[in-house]
Amino acid sequence: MFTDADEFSAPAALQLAGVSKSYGSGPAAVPALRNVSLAVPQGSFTAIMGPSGSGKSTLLQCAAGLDAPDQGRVLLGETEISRLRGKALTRFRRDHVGFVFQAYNLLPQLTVSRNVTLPLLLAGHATDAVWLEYVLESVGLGGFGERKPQELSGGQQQRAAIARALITRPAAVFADEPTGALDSGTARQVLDLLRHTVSELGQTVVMVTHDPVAAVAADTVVFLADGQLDGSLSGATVHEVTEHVAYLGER
Ligand SMILES: Nc1ncnc2c1ncn2[C@@H]1O[C@H](COP(=O)(O)OP(=O)(O)OP(=O)(O)O)[C@@H](O)[C@H]1O
Repeated sequence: MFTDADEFSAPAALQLAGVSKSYGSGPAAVPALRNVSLAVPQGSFTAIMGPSGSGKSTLLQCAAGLDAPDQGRVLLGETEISRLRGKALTRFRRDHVGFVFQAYNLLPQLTVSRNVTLPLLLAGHATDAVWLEYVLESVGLGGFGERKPQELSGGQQQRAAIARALITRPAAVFADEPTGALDSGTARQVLDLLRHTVSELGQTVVMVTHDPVAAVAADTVVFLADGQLDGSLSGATVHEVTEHVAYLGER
């Protein structure tokens, strides 16, 4: 499933080949990613875990085209996003990448429907009312479209954020600690929803998390230590993931 191959092979929703990224320059440069290669199959749910500072957010940012690698290539769908710059990159991200953040990032003055369809509006695309209704139903917010975010619970706000990420039918949804601000019951519902988007909508989801309980909701957990991949587990238990995390960087 995950490959060190330098060449891209189909069908993968996301491929990284030899991606390296440092912050700063010269002797003060901090290497955040070192020669990371992985392939994420279409319609799969992948969790990325690792200690604080291991490069998880940098990996997500490079994979989503929010940051550019210093070396290596990133392919999202059939587009090599690591070659895109400026407006072309912004347009690609807007049309083909979904984001879910820990802090929801909904606009308080807009209704749920308006928040969810904002990416379409910004891209100048018409809203397909049937698809909007389907997405809202899928995330459990059918009938909530006219509410404002502050009239929703935290879990419902995160559901709205997930609906917003899905509305453009993106090549992949990237979620950075999406359950970090939620209690365990609500977190469970959001994880089940992400799972549902993969199994029912065929969406590809890549999620950064610190939480082994959240990680095992994914098909595969990819581990990072000190900017390098350090193994992966598929279909693992919470115990197995916790054990793997405990020995990261020591194998
Ligand atoms: N903007 C930046 N400027 C300088 N160094 C940075 C910057 N962003 C990240 N780093 C460094 O790069 C390394 C990887 O950071 P990154 O945020 O990707 O790790 P992380 O695994 O997501 O950490 P956390 O779990 O704490 O969020 C760390 O050493 C960090 O200090």
